Amino acid sequence: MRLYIIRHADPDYPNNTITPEGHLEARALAKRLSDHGLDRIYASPMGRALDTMRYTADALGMTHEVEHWTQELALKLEETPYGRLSHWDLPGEVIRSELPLPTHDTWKEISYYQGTQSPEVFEQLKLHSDEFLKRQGFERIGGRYRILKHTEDRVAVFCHGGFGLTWLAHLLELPVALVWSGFWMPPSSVTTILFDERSKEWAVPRCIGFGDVSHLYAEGLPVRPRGIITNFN
Ligand SMILES: O=C(O)[C@@H](CO)OP(=O)(O)O
Repeated sequence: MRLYIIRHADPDYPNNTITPEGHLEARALAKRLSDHGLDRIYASPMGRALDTMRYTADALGMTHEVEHWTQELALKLEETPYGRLSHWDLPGEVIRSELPLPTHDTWKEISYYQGTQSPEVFEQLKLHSDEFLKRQGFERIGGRYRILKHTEDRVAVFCHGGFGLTWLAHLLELPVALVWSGFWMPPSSVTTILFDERSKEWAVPRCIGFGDVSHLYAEGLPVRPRGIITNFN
């Protein structure tokens, strides 16, 4: 199975949709996804994800299912020296300021995350992910997935930047704080997870493409820096 984690196109947050530029991105994305086709389409219930997804569903003549657990995570740090931040926007220089670096388990000890909801939200996301992937034919047992049904299906999930990185950390069993500060998903980008099957019994999620925006380049569209707080230009 190939799982496509897709961040919505350029957002219009106040109006719960995407901008005119986002519509162009979503159209380009639909063209790209139509090349190989999709077997199932899922989306977050939020307008910016749904309005991005519709171009692809229409291009392929498919319906979609809403997965409520894939909506953007409500995780804000109210007071930091950097202002009010989403948990995934805490600077890498803070996350990496102490040695040893955070691990899969110790990231919760970073002072900014202590006493916040992020450990619990991450645990909930894991449960939802496991239930979703079991429906797709993969049952998580420890860090690997038992193959319940071999499939070459292509499955798209239209979702969000913060959610997408958090899910990626779970799928790859990486320290979530290092994934948050080490990656950024551009609007309309496609991150591809191959369920790597090296035996008949087990599969392991393997990222074979991160934040791909080749559809934007193909259409002469720029990568818009929405949702990144840094010297991106
Ligand atoms: O809430 C945010 O800060 C952004 C991600 O950086 O979310 P979304 O992907 O939904 O725009």
